[in-house]
Amino acid sequence: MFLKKIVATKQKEIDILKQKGQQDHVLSLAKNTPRSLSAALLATSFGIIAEIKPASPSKGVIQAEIDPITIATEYERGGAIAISVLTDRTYFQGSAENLINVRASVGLPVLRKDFIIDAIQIEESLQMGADAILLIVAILEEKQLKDLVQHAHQLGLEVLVEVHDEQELKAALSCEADVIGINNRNLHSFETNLETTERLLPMISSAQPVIAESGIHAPADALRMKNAGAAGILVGEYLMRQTNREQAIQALLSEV
Ligand SMILES: O=C(O)c1ccccc1NCC(=O)[C@H](O)[C@H](O)COP(=O)(O)O
Repeated sequence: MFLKKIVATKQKEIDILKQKGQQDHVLSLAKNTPRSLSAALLATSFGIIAEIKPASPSKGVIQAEIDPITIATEYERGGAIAISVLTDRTYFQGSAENLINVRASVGLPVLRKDFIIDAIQIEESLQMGADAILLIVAILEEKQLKDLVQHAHQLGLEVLVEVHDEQELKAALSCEADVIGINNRNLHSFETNLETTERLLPMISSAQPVIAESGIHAPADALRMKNAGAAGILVGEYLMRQTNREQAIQALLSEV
């Protein structure tokens, strides 16, 4: 239900983007030198993608009045291999400005975390300076997923394809995902369960790195995801709530 509401909001945002005719000038934009999320994951035994997530539908406000540059710098110093930035304003209190500022302040790959259902949002991601985008299988048709992955690749962006069950995993494995993300959160009920990663990961034998997303709240959870075979984890709320984020990342890494 909530997911449908988010998608309806995105459709309105897309209509506005299309009215502005953004596509016309995207090709003339100078692109950042890309930073590869998949290569960063493959280069380490276990990587943390640290998320800038001011609020969420399930938890409400997590951190009001954030300074995204300070947070991203703390994440980088702690040893994160990439930064995920929520750009949705309505439900997560994120923004495109957060991503632009973070990308300019750290040397890590930056993932745009939003609800992408149209090619114009991928062009918008490129304009923001993102290195990678998220595609959520739950809100896409199979053909749409493949087309969006292809479009992202044509623009030099990597794609994290997110799944929550066996059916979605099948779709993810049939597109050219750069990274597969198993979301432990059910996006309909908001319930998180780390068993989701433990159940789905053994079904993946492809070469892409697989990460576990959501519901990681302690070093023991990070270890559990590593033991399940994950190449890394994506952590939002837990890190956002820490007073010392640098140490919190080091603590998560110290257990794996
Ligand atoms: O976080 C939510 O409440 C949410 C609700 C509806 C759709 C997506 C949602 N979150 C996106 C994510 O999956 C997380 O931001 C990400 O995986 C980090 O999760 P966490 O570490 O549990 O904050």
